[in-house]
Amino acid sequence: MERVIGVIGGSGVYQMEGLEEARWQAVETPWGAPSDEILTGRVAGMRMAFLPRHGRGHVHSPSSVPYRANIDAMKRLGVSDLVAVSACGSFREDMAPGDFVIVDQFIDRTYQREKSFFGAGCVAHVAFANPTCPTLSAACLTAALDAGITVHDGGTYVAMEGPQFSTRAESEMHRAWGADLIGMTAMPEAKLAREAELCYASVAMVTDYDAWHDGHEAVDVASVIATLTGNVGKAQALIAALAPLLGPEHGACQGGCDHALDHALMTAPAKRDTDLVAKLDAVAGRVL
Ligand SMILES: CSC[C@H]1O[C@H](OP(=O)(O)O)[C@H](O)[C@@H]1O
Ligand SMILES: Nc1ncnc2[nH]cnc12
Repeated sequence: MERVIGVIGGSGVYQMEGLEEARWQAVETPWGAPSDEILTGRVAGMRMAFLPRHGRGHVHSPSSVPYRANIDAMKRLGVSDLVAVSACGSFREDMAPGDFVIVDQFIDRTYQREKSFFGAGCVAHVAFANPTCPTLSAACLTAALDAGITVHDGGTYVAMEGPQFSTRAESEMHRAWGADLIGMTAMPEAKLAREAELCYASVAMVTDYDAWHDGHEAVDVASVIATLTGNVGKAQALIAALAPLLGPEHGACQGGCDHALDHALMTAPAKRDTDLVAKLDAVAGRVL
């Protein structure tokens, strides 16, 4: 299968430099409009698709991001490997502002979002113990090292609803849980990517120490932006280094991401809701 790299850019990442044949294109989905048009083009001869999660001009809040439309649109464009870039607060002294983390676990504390493509009339339960793709994550780690970025291999990301940042008590609680990072957008994005059988990697850019650190001011937007300004170039360099590492052919995924739906569907074919099945054409057409 052809490898197509998708990139979802987070806060501060609204553009993707260095794409050949670049053009912004509107993609319609049965789940509504994505956050913005999608920038498509080529890097190292491979197709790439870039979507700013909050839209250009930062229009969507973490709760209003159309996560299902975004993932469906990526799948519809043929994306096989999806890299999500996110600004995050850190619960660890050694994960300092400016560092990158290849996230490998999540704790979902969001409560106001549509979290599945499936539901009444077509029920599915995908495995999610290992929520990121090991192959794509390893490639992101190598790409970050190649780009000269200080990067940590593995980390647990708490997804909070927001939009307000955490209280000090919440920050200390998340830290006591053993979490490493906090942000507002990785969920349900990672869950939906798994349902859509995409290889998904989460690249966190640490922007602050949230609200627990006695030696640092509690997070606010100004501090996030100040750190992001110096880091967007690093994210672009990581993505540029990634394409040649992966190569143009997407072989069978070692983590099974590309077959996540093999044993997930529960609803008997005769009992399936035809309208919902029609909406699932891109996401689950392989098994429906
Ligand atoms: C601008 S600070 C809070 C904002 O930044 C992060 O966005 P993203 O994950 O899309 O990079 C965080 O999740 C909040 O949405
Ligand atoms: N401390 C923090 N909490 C939630 N989202 C963030 N995004 C960047 N820093 C954050």
